[in-house]
Amino acid sequence: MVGCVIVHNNSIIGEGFTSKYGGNHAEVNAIQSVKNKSLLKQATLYVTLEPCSHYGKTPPCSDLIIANKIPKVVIGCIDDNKLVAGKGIEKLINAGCHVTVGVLEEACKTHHKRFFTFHNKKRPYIILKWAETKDGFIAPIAKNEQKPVWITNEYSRQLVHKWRAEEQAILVGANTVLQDNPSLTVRDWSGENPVRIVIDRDQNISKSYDIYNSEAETITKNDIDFTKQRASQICAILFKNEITSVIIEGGAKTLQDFIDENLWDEARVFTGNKLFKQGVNAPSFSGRLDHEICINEDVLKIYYND
Ligand SMILES: NC(=O)C1=CN([C@@H]2O[C@H](COP(=O)(O)OP(=O)(O)OC[C@H]3O[C@@H](n4cnc5c(N)ncnc54)[C@H](OP(=O)(O)O)[C@@H]3O)[C@@H](O)[C@H]2O)C=CC1
Ligand SMILES: Nc1c(N[C@@H]2O[C@H](COP(=O)(O)O)[C@@H](O)[C@H]2O)[nH]c(=O)[nH]c1=O
Repeated sequence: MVGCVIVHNNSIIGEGFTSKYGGNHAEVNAIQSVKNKSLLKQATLYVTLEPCSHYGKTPPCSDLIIANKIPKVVIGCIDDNKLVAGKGIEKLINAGCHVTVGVLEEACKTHHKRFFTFHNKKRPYIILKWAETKDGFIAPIAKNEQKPVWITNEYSRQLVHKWRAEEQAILVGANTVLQDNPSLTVRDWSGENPVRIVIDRDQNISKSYDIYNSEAETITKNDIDFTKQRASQICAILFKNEITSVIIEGGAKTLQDFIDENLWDEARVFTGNKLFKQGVNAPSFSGRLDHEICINEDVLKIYYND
């Protein structure tokens, strides 16, 4: 979400962030939140992304800023969406507004990574996540029960629920549903459940599986036809359905498919303290290791595909 604050005499007089898809932009919410609108004429508006200049789902924010006679605008990063790409800034400058661009630029670009990926690459921002044993397996060969064999500890699992709450969708392959019967919800964290998506090519997952419980929305074959789709086609379908980010939680086949097609942005890989000796091999990939942290005895490594 874009964030916006409006400052007058070193006091914040308004703030806002982007509403849900199709709703108000951050600048609109920030301006609406100002009680004494006459102060806007001497205020500075700070915004993480360039104000829009076109009629999309809402009218142009640059026009609103101009109409409210806000004299100074500080912008984190330019919106490289072709429809905007500097035009919002140009409009503001032409109207006599003092504009500063590129303040905390890298932080703002990282903050908007989902938005930029969605618009520039025409696909969601893709986070791969899995947990592997010290000897490189994501599951043992044989499982007696239809539930996940936990490799990571409860703190790591809670962190995963936080991550789920940060993305619009969560995706798994059919075998993961059939073998683990996962819920894929954020029940150990406060936040919204992502939309659940399962690639169920043969349509053999019955509605009795937890993935179809009422705790969250699940995209089914009636919404999206996944027949014979590979990662690239799945991305195209997700883009068409306006899904801006997805966390892919396995299994190995599904993760490997996205890796092999180079369709991923981040990989979050846990290594737990267990040994399986044999089992389902963890995906093979290469990426830039950004950092690693210990969560008790689990090790979490974050990789970027850049
Ligand atoms: N430790 C961990 O982090 C995790 C472990 N697991 C474990 O992994 C195991 C399951 O992994 P795995 O067997 O690899 O299965 P997956 O869950 O990846 O499911 C694979 C199946 O999903 C369908 N599928 C996957 N990708 C695509 C695609 N791009 N297009 C169309 N269909 C696709 C295919 O179905 P079809 O062949 O019918 O066409 C494929 O056989 C389980 O034992 C589970 O416990 C699972 C998730 C995470
Ligand atoms: N085994 C394993 C994971 N497994 C993943 O979590 C899913 C279960 O989700 P839920 O039913 O919501 O708890 C499971 O199907 C698989 O995708 N995740 C981890 O962080 N650590 C682990 O050790």
